[in-house]
Amino acid sequence: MSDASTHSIVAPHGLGIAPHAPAAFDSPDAQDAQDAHDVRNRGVPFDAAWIDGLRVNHAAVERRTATLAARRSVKKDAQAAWLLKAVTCIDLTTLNGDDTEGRVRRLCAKARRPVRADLVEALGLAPDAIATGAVCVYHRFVAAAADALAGAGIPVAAVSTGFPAGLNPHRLKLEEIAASVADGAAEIDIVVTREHILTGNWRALYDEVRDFRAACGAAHLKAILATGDIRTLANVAKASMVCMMAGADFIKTSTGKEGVNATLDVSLVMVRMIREFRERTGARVGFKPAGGVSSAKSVLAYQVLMKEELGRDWLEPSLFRIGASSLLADIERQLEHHVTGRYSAFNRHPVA
Ligand SMILES: O=C[C@H](O)COP(=O)(O)O
Repeated sequence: MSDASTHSIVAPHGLGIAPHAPAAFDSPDAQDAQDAHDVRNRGVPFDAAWIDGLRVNHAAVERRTATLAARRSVKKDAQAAWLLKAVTCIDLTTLNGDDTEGRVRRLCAKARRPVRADLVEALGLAPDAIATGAVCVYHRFVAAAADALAGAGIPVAAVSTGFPAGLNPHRLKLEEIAASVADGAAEIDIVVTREHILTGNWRALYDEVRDFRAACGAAHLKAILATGDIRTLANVAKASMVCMMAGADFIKTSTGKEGVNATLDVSLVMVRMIREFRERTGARVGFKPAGGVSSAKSVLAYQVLMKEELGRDWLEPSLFRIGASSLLADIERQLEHHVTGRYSAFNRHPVA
């Protein structure tokens, strides 16, 4: 176990981890981060020693995340810039039983021009300067989304593997991944089998994610841990590491359908494991909080977390995404307030 200092949040093998990203993680420009997008995490052979004895210092986690929530957020022009950056990292999402192709196409139009034209102009940006990081839908709508986003350079992300429960037969999970890739999905958000985590069957978790990795082919793999269902922060840490060992390009907190979805505590543990994995392998793995991230204030806290824990590259969509269905509306309201000094009603910011 690591030293008792408050800085050791996740303590594998006695390695305390300081609360700020090593300078080596900060690249001078975003190009390195974009390059990272092209560099897939190819994974490493399963090694139980990487997770044995992994424990989480809860008090240290809570102390660290309390500083984020209490932080005087960035103000005025700087806040507007951070919020615009956040927009480029949103996986604009609709994952509802009553979704229709029409709703998905409207969401894609919003993804292309996510901020109202008058606000973009008032902020001194070109009309098409800002687009979201991706559009995230069920398999049924992947082809329509790919058609609607043709030429936009915005990837389609498909939730898969029996989302949100993830309890379909393994063979059907692999078939679903392949079908979404065939329909045009460039990113696959898989959900892991929670039982493997709850029973500590880490080899089974590794093997299933390894299979998903292979089924994705050239598509990027995001591994959803469903952290609200896996009981402990130690399980969050171990599952994060196992999914990265298996080749996940991103690790993602939640489906958005659990009772508790993305939280700063869980996110801190996951990004610390991303850092540990980077220090061990050199591979950059992305992070995606999802579910309940619905306010501009909350997304600023996540951005500070990414910058301080992992460095500047992790503010780019190649390494940071936010799975959200209503966040964009609040960001647009904040931007309108920045431009006009007035808050508008939510109904003036329809998403789809
Ligand atoms: O990843 C996608 C989540 O389901 C979105 O959750 P949300 O509707 O709470 O923003």
